[in-house]
Amino acid sequence: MDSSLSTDSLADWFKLILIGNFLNTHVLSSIVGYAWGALMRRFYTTIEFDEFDSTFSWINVWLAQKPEWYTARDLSITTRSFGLETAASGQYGEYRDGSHCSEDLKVRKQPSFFVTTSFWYKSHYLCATRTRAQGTAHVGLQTLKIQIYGHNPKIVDELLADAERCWKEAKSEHITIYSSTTMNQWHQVASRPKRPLDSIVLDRGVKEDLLSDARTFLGSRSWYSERGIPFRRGYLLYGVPGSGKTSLIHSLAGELGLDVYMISLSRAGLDDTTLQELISYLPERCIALMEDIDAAFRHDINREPASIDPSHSHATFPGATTGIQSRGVTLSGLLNAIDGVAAHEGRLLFATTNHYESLDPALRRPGRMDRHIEFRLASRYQIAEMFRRFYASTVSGSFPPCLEKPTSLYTDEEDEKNSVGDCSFWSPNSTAVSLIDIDTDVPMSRTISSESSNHELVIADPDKLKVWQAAGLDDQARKFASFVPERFISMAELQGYLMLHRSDPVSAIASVRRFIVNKENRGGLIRS
Ligand SMILES: Nc1ncnc2c1ncn2[C@@H]1O[C@H](COP(=O)(O)OP(=O)(O)OP(=O)(O)O)[C@@H](O)[C@H]1O
Repeated sequence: MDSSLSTDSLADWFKLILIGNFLNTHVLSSIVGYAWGALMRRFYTTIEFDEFDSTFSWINVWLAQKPEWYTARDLSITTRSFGLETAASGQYGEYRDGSHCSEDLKVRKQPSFFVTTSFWYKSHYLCATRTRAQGTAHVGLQTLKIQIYGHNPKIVDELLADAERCWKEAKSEHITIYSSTTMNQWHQVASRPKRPLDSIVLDRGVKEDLLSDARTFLGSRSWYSERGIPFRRGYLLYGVPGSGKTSLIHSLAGELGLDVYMISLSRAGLDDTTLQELISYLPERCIALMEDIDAAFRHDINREPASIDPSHSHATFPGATTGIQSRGVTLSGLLNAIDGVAAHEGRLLFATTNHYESLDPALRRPGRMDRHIEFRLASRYQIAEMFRRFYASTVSGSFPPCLEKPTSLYTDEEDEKNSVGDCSFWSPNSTAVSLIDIDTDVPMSRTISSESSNHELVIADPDKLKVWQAAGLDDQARKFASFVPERFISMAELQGYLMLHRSDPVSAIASVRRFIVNKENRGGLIRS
């Protein structure tokens, strides 16, 4: 009896120990963990920023300025995804020790994923961690988690306001470009320095007119609503390739302080519904850009609904070949997205095409595309202006490159006759040049020796020198333009040609006739 009692009690004790252990390890630790978490949560606030929200960019720019961020122990270095973060942190093209890295090698430093970096912010201890989703569908989706210790309900707002301010400052010199992902979310793909509007050379008044139209629109929300007119404006830029359509849009975006949202109608997986959805996610004020709107379909855009028959090519997008089933975007889907009931208000829509005639009139009509701007091959004015702008900065404050030209310039007699022979301020065989005041025709300085170090000018009046230089350049620009037939080459071709003579305007003038003849003979290819 005694022995059975003792065996039973031993078994009970054993069970008790097991249960106790279990409670100790699982329940207790969970309870303790939960209680600890609850306690800690009273002491810190967590904020999460996800990659597809604009605040993600704010916070990244803000963090990029913290030395703790770019000097963390576990660093991830990339030459990709350059943008505001890099510009804001001063890592753009230079290392922290002040030495410059190559223009092609711009690095961005930030802590590796899942590494926590901590620092103080307004007397609060702050921990920041970059994380990345691991699930197959979302590999690469990034979030940024920030924990702020100390209880202060206002601190989150202050942090956000600071981050936004930093972002705006960095952005004042940049435009941000967004593209859509296959998950139909807007994703920042690039951030570029603004391109000055005057670097785009168009016929007189074209860009000024466009800029003023866009500005007037952006400032007229109430005017539109009072009249019940949808607050949207569409611009159709059409014409020859390489005439500056895309460049102008990017430059306007910088001028107007707007971001560019690129809508690629031929993107895999995009159909009428997803296009509508994507457009509805556009921010309040932005530029929506549809490039090569005609090329979205392999045949001309028309009103036919998309067919799932692969032989109907306008309905078959690249996605079909990659296994993504999509009916593609139909013209009616596109028209609805542009100005249907659910279409977005407040945006500027820019569309570009090289084939104006192939667009359905419904797409071109006012209300959808309010302004149509044609881009043609270069006019004489554009050619001269491009030449002038191309060489203007080389002239200002330094010796005109024209004067630096070696004597072995000419390739044949005709070139010589037609080009620098009458270059008013350069004589190939002399080592000294006389400067003439172009207003008075009076010699205005001593001579310039081509042997002087760095070709420094010995001149009494720098202002007069500039006037002289500018006038000299204008003359050369006119002369250059006189050799190129009007509406014969595109601005991109002209730029390509000038690039071949980038520090040598004299040789650009000397060789231009040959370049024109070559282009005539060989179908427009640029040859040096
Ligand atoms: N009017 C212009 N003024 C200054 N640069 C120009 C002009 N047109 C073209 N370029 C230069 O040529 C290149 C191509 O220009 P861009 O891409 O803007 O032309 P596009 O008309 O959009 O061409 P496409 O129709 O083929 O897309 C750019 O590097 C740009 O700097």
